[in-house]
Amino acid sequence: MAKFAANLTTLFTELPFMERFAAAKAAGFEAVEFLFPYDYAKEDLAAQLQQHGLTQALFNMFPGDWAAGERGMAAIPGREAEFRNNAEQALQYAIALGCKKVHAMAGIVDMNHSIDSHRDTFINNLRWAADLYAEHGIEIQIEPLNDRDAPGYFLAHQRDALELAKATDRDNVKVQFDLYHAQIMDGDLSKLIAEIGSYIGHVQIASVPERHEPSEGELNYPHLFKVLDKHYAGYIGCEYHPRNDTVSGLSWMAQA
Ligand SMILES: O=C(O)C(=O)[C@@H](O)CO
Ligand SMILES: [Mg+2]
Repeated sequence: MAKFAANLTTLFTELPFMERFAAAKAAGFEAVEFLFPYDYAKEDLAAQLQQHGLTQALFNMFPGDWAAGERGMAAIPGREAEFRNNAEQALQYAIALGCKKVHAMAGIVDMNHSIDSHRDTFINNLRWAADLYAEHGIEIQIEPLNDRDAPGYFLAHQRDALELAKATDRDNVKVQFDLYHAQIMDGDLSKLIAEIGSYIGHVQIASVPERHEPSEGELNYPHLFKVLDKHYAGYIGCEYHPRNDTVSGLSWMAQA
């Protein structure tokens, strides 16, 4: 049975960020996720979760200068110290929020370094962070992003993420399987979900190609939820941009 988390970065944007927790609860969500919490004190975020009885399903490590196009640095050679600082900062937030999944963004390929050295950097950084996070029972997620939305991103394909997660040799490094990106880059989603199987650590959804509610576009979500049910029991993050207002767009959930 699918259970959904509201992505507070993309849903309820009609409201100021701190008011989105209450709105998510009122709309029937038991869990939330968001991209980056670092503009807010972790104590204030924890208070929102507690006040509204919500679970924090996931958030991301600090990605570097987002406005300048940065998308993390976990795979970028030469930025290991920065990665470690960001991993330690995210861990403090995860502990405060009781959150068991943190996404480590790989980054945009640096053309001054080989692909092999990016791969080695990614694996070494993930091993270091996974060992630190394991003491707290927290998983690290790696997420392939499609190359239309994130040109040059180091990780674009689900099978590459699976291979990298296995190469870390750490049980708490998992694949964040976002069906929107996976459909654009890989397709054949029913078979792909079965292939990634127990390495799926988190799931996100949206329509393709518009990234709106999962009730339109080229994916058959009622079927995909049944497939996911066989391989994944965690929250499914609703990481889409509502076509109109968030609440009226949630009618798809009744059929999920
Ligand atoms: O863009 C997405 O998809 C995400 O899940 C963000 O966390 C950025 O990686
Ligand atoms: Mg995603």
